Order: sequence, then structure tokens, then C-alpha cells
Amino acid sequence: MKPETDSEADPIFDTTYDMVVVSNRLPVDYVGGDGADTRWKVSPGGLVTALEPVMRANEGAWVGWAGVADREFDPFEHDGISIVPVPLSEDELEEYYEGFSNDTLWPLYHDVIAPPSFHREWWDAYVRVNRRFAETAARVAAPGAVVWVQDYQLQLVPRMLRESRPDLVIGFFNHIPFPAYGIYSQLPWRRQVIDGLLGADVIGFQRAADAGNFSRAVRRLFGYKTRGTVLEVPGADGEMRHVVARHFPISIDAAAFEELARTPEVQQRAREIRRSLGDPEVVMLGVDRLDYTKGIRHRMKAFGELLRDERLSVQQATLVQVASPSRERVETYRQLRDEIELMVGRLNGDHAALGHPAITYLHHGYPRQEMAALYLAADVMLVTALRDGMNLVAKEYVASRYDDDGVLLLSEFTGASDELRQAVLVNPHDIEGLKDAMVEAVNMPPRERARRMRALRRRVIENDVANWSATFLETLTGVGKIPGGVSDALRGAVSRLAQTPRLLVALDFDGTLAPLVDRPEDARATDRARAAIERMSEHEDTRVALVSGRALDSLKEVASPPSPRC
Ligand SMILES: O=P(O)(O)OC[C@H]1O[C@H](O[C@H]2O[C@H](CO)[C@@H](O)[C@H](O)[C@H]2O)[C@H](O)[C@@H](O)[C@@H]1O
Ligand SMILES: O=c1ccn([C@@H]2O[C@H](COP(=O)(O)OP(=O)(O)O)[C@@H](O)[C@H]2O)c(=O)[nH]1
Repeated sequence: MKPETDSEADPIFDTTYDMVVVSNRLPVDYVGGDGADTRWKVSPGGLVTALEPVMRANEGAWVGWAGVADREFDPFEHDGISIVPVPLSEDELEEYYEGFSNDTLWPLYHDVIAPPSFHREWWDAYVRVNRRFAETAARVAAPGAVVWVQDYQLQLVPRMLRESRPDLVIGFFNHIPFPAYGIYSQLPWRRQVIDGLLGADVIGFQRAADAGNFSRAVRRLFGYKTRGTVLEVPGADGEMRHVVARHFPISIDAAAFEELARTPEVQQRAREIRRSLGDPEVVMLGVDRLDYTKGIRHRMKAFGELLRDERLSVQQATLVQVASPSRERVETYRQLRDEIELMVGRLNGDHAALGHPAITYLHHGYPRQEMAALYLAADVMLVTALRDGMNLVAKEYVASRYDDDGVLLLSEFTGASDELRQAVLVNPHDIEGLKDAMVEAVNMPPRERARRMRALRRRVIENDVANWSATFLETLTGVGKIPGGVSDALRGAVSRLAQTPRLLVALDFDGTLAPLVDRPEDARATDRARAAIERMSEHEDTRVALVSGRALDSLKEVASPPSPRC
């Protein structure tokens, strides 16, 4: 999408875009410096990993926070992406980001693994900051633009945007789980949050179960009708809006990861990594943000017991644990770091031998190239999250293993486990089961490893991040491409056609007027499509026909055409 210059806009935001992504975090965090010397580093986490390739392909604007409090930045371009920073004050950082987002919503949505804190002043900051994001997005969105809002930090933005800019097409994607109603209903602001989300045209989740939990919460709290993935939501004008809530499992740029893994530099680095670990028979690897949802303690406990019971030895197997720093001012995260570092010390003290560490603990964030080398060096990848929206690390490991080798041990409580069924699936709460699965992974015969890895790779390559974003945007726009960017040639052709004295407009229904949905009986035309049909039908010499492979009754049922002439 080409940016357009809007002469009436605010001078700082003098460019508007046909596609705008809004997320709490920008792809880069401010590191230091000023003016031309300003330094940025890649932001942590899977959301940025997934959205970066989408943004490069779309020439849109990315609205988000620059990772530092009390600093304002003008919009700028970074590595081919237009960046529109939203400022946060130190108080807002504490109350909106560390507080409401990461100490209320995060633990609540991850099945209360840690107890969520509820504070009214955090909620007030959440509302205030959501409004700022919505206002910024509204300023840079061109007329009729697609605005794609990301994640739990910004759940009120869809409704705020719909109220200020009803012309926009609004999508929302939730990167973390959506909990069962029994848990969600603890939230004192449960109605406001759902109402905020229902401002979107399409609400995406990682797993079908998340979308189901959301629809149930809508029914329980608002009594709105839901038909499969389509929710009937009253609009401001009394008309029914049809909102789609369904799963779109996120992924990675699998080809780019494989390409990186195939480079001689990465392969050389993988060999160096193994050598530096004392060339054990088996390298096990964990890569996680240092977060209590990731099950790092469970995996270390299981590994420690295997060493204690001599089912494994440090000469045979070593564990490399990358724990990248995350949310370090939130108390639960500080405590977790202390606990993990204590465990690492004990484990090494009890079991390591000279030149043979039991566990190599790395409290750093690494660039993608080093990640690919670690994946290639690892015989067994341990993903033992207690709850995880998706877990892109699991997919990156698979994408890197072009040699069809390596074993993925994967928690059933990750979104990735819905797709990656050929992994060794585990319940990380069951320490005995986890120990057995680790031993099974370490001893898995090469043929079995190759068979499983081939199947896993097929899955990750099939559903890569391009496929994820295309499927979401197709559902959102109903036509498979972003509207608003109608070419002059098409506009001209439509104007010429409109001058024809008697006109027949024949329209496909599924995938054109109505987003594709899981169950055909749930398909409904988008509000804009219905309004356009109604306007055309009012013209004396224009006939509107729906063309469909459906039976006539089924078409009548789902399309409910506005007049008998149709
Ligand atoms: O921005 P932070 O607070 O530093 O946290 C980093 C990101 O963590 C979360 O990632 C999620 O998105 C991934 C991609 O969809 C998914 O695989 C993972 O399971 C999620 O936990 C968070 O949702 C992001 O908003 C953060 O930026
Ligand atoms: O040192 C690190 C650790 C992690 N990552 C990246 O961070 C993302 C983590 O995403 P995931 O979905 O697994 O979990 P999240 O951190 O988003 O909860 C993946 O793309 C990793 O490659 C990274 O680049 N360097």
C-alpha cells in the first residue's frame, strides 16, 4: 500500500496509510542517543517476529511504544518500515504496561498461573493509554484504511476507533490465550473489555478454544447471539453488525529461518557451540523470555532429577537455557529470576563436572542468527510452557532443521501443539511424565526423529506467517486484499460501467460479500457489503444478483437479500 500525503492532517502526521498496525511494542526499542545518533535495538518477543515480515510486505505504518518512558519521537522510518511512536510517561509505564497489562491481564489470561492484581488506578491508566493509541492510529489511517490492532494491551482500541472513524476496517488479534469464562469473569472490567473488542470487524485468536471462550463470554455478559464464528452485535444505529471471532494460528517466516540456518556462518557457529559445551552426546535447549508462563522451573526440576537418579549424565546430555530478560520491574518476574538462578546454581553445583556443565544459563537476548545456530546445535528442543498463546520458538526450531533431525518436546498447553502433533507432547505439570519424555527424546532413533521432523516441517512451511496474515486480512476485507488502494484504472472502469443505462451486477457471496468462515451456515455479508447492495438495489435500472454454488435456500438464509428484485 502506498502512503498518501494528506494536506489537511497534523503536520507531524502528514502522511496517511491504507494499512496501519497498532501494537504496544514497536519492532525496535530505544537504546540511547539523540537526533541522528539515536540508537535502536530489535524488541523482544514473538509478536514483533511475526509482524515484521507482514509490515515489510505492506508498506503500512506501525503505531506503537518505543520501549522507553518520558521520551517523545517523531514518526520515522526504520529498515523500510514507517514507525509512528506513541509516548508513555513513567507513571503510565508502571500502571498501564507493568500493572494492568502484565500484572492483571497477563496472569489472568494465562489461567492464573500467578495471581492477578486488580487496581482501579491501573484500569484508569489502561483506558487513557488505549485512547492515545486509538487517536494516533486514527490520525495516520487514510479514509477506509485497514487498521489491525494487536494484543491484550490494546483491547479497548477497536471500539474507540469505530466511534471516531466509522469508515475504517478494524481487525484485532489476540496473541495470548483467552481464558475460560470462570477465570475471565474475575475481571472487574469484564464488560468494558469485551465491548472494546467488539468494536472490531474480525477478532482473531491463536486457538479455536480461545475463540470459543471469547464467544461464550460475549453470550454470558451481553446475551448477543453467536452462530459459530459469527457474533451478532448491535451497532450504534440500531443495525446488527456481524463480527467474526475465530482462530488464525500465527507463524514465522519459515523460509527465511531455513535460509539462515543453511548459511556456512550459522553452521560453523553451531559446531562451535557444541564444542564449547564439551561435545556432549546430546545438547538440550530451552529458549524463552524469562516468564513464569514458560515452565522453565518445571523443565529444570525434571532434568535435575534425571541427573540425580543417573538416568542421564552430564557427559551424555547438557542443557542450554536462554532466558531473555523480560518485564524486569514486575515483582513476579523478579522473584522468578531469583528462583531460577538459585536452581541453576544448585543443579550445576550438584551435578556438573569440569568441562561438562549440567546447565548453561544465559540471561541475554540474542540476534536471530545466533538463535538459528543454537537451534542447529540442539538435538532436543524443550518447550514446556504452562500456558502460551503460540510459542514461535517451537516453530523456529522446526524451520531451522532442514537436515530433518532434532526432537521437539512440546507442551500441550502451547498454541503450537494444536498444529505440531508429531512433537513429543508433554504435560509439564507431570514431572514424571516430563522426565520420561526427556529420556525418550534423548534416546529417539534417527529414523523416528527424521519421520517426525519431516511431518513437523511440512506443517510449519505450509502455514507460515505470510499465510497467517493473508488469511486474517482476507477474512477482514472479504476480498483477499486490502481495500482503500483502488487503482485509478479500476475506479475509471467502475465509473464507465455505472453509466450503462441498464446494469446487472452479479456478485459472488462466500469470500466476496461474506468472509470465509468455518461453517458455511455461519457466513454473513459484511456490513459494508450489505449497505452497498442496498444502495445499488434502490436504482431503478440496476439489478443485483448473487452468484453462488450454494442451494438457493441456503443462499437466501445466509444472504437475506434486501428486496425480491435481488
Ligand atoms: O512486549 P513484552 O512485554 O516485552 O513481551 C513480549 C511479547 O510477549 C508476548 O508474545 C506473544 O506473542 C507471540 C506471537 O503471537 C506468541 O507466540 C506468544 O505465545 C505470546 O506470548 C505478548 O503477547 C506480546 O504482546 C509481547 O510483545
Ligand atoms: O534471545 C532471544 C530469545 C528469543 N528471541 C525471539 O523471541 C521470539 C519469542 O517468541 P515466542 O512466541 O516463542 O514467545 P514470546 O516471547 O512472544 O512469549 C522468537 O521469535 C525468538 O526467536 C530472540 O530473538 N532472541
